[in-house]
Amino acid sequence: MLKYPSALNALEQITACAKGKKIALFLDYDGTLSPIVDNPEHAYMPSAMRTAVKNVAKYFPTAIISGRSRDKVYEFVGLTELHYAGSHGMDIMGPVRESESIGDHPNCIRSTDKQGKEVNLFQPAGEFLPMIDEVFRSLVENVKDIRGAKVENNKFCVSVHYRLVDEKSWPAVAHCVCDVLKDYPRLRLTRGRKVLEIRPVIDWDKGKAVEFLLESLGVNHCNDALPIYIGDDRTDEDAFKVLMERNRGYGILVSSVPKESNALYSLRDPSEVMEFLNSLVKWKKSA
Ligand SMILES: O=P(O)(O)OC[C@H]1O[C@H](O[C@H]2O[C@H](CO)[C@@H](O)[C@H](O)[C@H]2O)[C@H](O)[C@@H](O)[C@@H]1O
Repeated sequence: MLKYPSALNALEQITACAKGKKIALFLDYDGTLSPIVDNPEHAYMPSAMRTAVKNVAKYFPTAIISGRSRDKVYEFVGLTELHYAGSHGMDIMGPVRESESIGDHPNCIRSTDKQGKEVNLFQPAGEFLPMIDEVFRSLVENVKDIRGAKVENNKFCVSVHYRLVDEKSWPAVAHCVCDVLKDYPRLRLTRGRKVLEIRPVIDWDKGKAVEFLLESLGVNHCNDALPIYIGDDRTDEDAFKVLMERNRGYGILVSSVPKESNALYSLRDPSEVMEFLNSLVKWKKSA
């Protein structure tokens, strides 16, 4: 297992590399901006973190990329100045630019956000919506007798939580999920933090969402763009991998224990994430 240098200790290196470049920030939600809690409905973002994210977004384009539904993560974060991608990047609301090619992307439509501003709405798994709803209902029914199991509808994917399930019943949860999934070859199963996640088999993930958003922001092909992605979970590895393979920007893993990762740096927990965001603002103000 590997340990990655602290992004806080590497701040000087990161900001030296950021000089003259356009930083774009990508933030995961659960475990990154909000601490992991037993009840997913109670994963509130501390107000000091909200202030830190609001401040950082004044200086750098900032997007949240979460496994949650886009509406749910917006409800938790509540900042209109950010861009949001839900369902592990399968539901993106991004900015519209004057001269852009992104609007020609299949599955991308013009829409308006909650403030009535024109946006690009990209939902590459749109056709899976009825299937996901059906699977959500079957899963709720299948796990209803397992104490503590909870099914969450994340619009284009479904989460089955077992954090509150007695360890002896974890195999029963997995069995229920596999039993439903066997009838849906176009859906696949991934694992998160005490959660089984069901999602469409499409070539799309958080890494692709980062590229889409960089394109929407007009910086995907700029040599002077510096994407920074901060996340704590397996699905964030897709984004770290894209940054690593393209040798651009920084993936920062949030973890208090050494883990194998495609990230370059690490932060121990959401409070260190907040410190890092505040430091970026401080650096930008003094630059
Ligand atoms: O991509 P993310 O924003 O990190 O979302 C991934 C999953 O996060 C949530 O579950 C996790 O956080 C919960 C609240 O702290 C915790 O109870 C659960 O055990 C964790 O797995 C969310 O509820 C899931 O739907 C997301 O897929």
